[in-house]
Amino acid sequence: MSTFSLAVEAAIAETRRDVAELHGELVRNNLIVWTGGNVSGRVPGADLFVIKPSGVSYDDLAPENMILCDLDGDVIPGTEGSDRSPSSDTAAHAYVYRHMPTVGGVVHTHSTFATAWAARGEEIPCVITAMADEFGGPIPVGPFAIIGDDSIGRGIVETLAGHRSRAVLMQNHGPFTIGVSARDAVKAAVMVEDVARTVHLAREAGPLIPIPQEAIDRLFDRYQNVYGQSEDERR
Ligand SMILES: O=C(CO)[C@@H](O)[C@@H](O)COP(=O)(O)O
Repeated sequence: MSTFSLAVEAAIAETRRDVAELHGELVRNNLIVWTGGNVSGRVPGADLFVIKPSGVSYDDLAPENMILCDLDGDVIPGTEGSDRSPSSDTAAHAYVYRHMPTVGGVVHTHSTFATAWAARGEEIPCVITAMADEFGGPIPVGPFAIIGDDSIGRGIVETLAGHRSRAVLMQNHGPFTIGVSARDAVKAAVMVEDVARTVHLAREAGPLIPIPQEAIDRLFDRYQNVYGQSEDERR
């Protein structure tokens, strides 16, 4: 017997569909291997989110095997998918949702170039306009944190709170991204890997040229408020 209103049930079903589909974007953009990485989405109008099951092949992910959790990261018993264990990073995603109320989606990958920067504990400097547009400056590094409790989530929040970047490189681990929706967080995961690769290759060939802060501010403002269409979700 459902304990949610019809409206919440509809929102849960839509979030399941979105999150299941968005895992395919991690594969299509070569951001993960095997069962690594994960995507979650907040359920609009409810203190709930949906996340993938742990260690399940991306080929087998579907709306009905996504896992519904409360904002403490506890699986809602008796709901679709609740017979399986949720992602290893469920506690981290839940921590972000509890402490960043405007975040609608969280993504984690081990994408190659971004994870290489994380292995060095080095932030990605803002030396290309694409970074100014999408991240509003450098992409910061979060602390080394062992999976399994709130430490990763706390590291994400403490690093990104008040920061323009929607991506954080968790030291020795890899990128976590946030967004106003799960799709927005997936876009940030795609873009952080793209800029990590570009800046890595640029630095291999010679010294990087910083972009003046005033230009970064103008580029970020334009991209957030002018680029695209007025109905875009980030507006
Ligand atoms: O990063 C790690 C392990 O270090 C995992 O969170 C990630 O690769 C995917 O794990 P899940 O399949 O979501 O449990």
